[in-house]
Amino acid sequence: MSFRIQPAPPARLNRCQLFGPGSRPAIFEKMAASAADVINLDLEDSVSPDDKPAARANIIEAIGDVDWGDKTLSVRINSLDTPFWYRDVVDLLEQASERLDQIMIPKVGNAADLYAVDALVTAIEAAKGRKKKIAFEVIIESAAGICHVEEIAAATPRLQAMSLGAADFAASMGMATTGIGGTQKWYYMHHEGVNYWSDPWHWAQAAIVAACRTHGVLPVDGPFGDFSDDEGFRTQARRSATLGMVGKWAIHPKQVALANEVFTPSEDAVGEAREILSAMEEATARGEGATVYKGRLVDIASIKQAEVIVRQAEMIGL
Ligand SMILES: CC(=O)SCCNC(=O)CCNC(=O)[C@H](O)C(C)(C)COP(=O)(O)OP(=O)(O)OC[C@H]1O[C@@H](n2cnc3c(N)ncnc32)[C@H](O)[C@@H]1OP(=O)(O)O
Ligand SMILES: O=CC(=O)O
Ligand SMILES: [Mg+2]
Repeated sequence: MSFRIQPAPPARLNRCQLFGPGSRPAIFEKMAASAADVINLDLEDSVSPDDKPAARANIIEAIGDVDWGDKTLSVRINSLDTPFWYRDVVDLLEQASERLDQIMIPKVGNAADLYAVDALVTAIEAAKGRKKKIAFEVIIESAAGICHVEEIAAATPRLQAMSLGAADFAASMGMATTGIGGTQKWYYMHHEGVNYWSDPWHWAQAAIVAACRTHGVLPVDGPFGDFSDDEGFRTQARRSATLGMVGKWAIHPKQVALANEVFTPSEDAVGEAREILSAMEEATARGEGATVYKGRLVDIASIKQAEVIVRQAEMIGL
């Protein structure tokens, strides 16, 4: 490893981020009562342009009035190519209560986008004497975003999480699909009469995970649009978890339990990780750096692998 130690990401749960339009305040209490770790109240693409002012007012009121428990409370603002974003930031930071934890910046294309939002947020926090420093999360959902993913991950200490936004990403890349995440009908190889489906999101996810892990940011998988396909959601989420992502969005309440299921390590996985740590403790006491656990090699790297699972289990309280 480089002499620079890989920074730890924020020590908080981010298994599921539940989204809801800011123009639909009737669902806010339901969102608050859900089992999602993060709530994303939306001012962006689920809100029509005419509804933006009302959605802002709804969200500002609800941030103070609804009991959000211990959830991370985030608001998705509009992107920097719109006339809406500065008003989102100004109204939220001037008027919302200190319960607001985070703002999500969509369609980021480079580090300068975050510099601009950081400058505005910093000035308003100082002017209004806000005590809590607002955290940022971003969506990588454009060709520019994925090209500049590493500088974006490094852009500001406010940044806590980064999601892949499959819908806008597909559009920006010119991908021939209207599906939001998951298996794509035409993305397969053919060999001797059999089709083998591949995963068009994989490379972008891997780039996001690497950028996030380098800079201590939580990597998150974004939306899975077909909310009637539970197994499709699970499969996509399992792949993301295996790649190093910590959670996934829910765009319908029924997806919350699915995300929590996948991103909560199973009893078996936690048990095995703890056994590996014990086996390595015994090996270390014998002066050995490697040993055999259930017929396979475990060594010092296995300690770090097992610790990923045990740390997650401890955060959840398993
Ligand atoms: C590509 C992107 O940018 S994704 C992120 C932006 N998109 C969003 O935020 C969309 C979020 N989701 C939604 O708006 C809605 O879930 C929709 C439009 C997809 C479906 O809404 P509905 O047709 O009302 O769904 P449905 O009838 O199945 O709802 C079932 C129940 O869940 C509630 N509900 C629906 N959506 C949500 C939600 N996001 N959070 C909490 N509760 C919800 C409904 O009010 C209903 O409650 P009830 O049983 O008490 O009446
Ligand atoms: O904002 C999310 C997306 O998939 O686009
Ligand atoms: Mg989007």
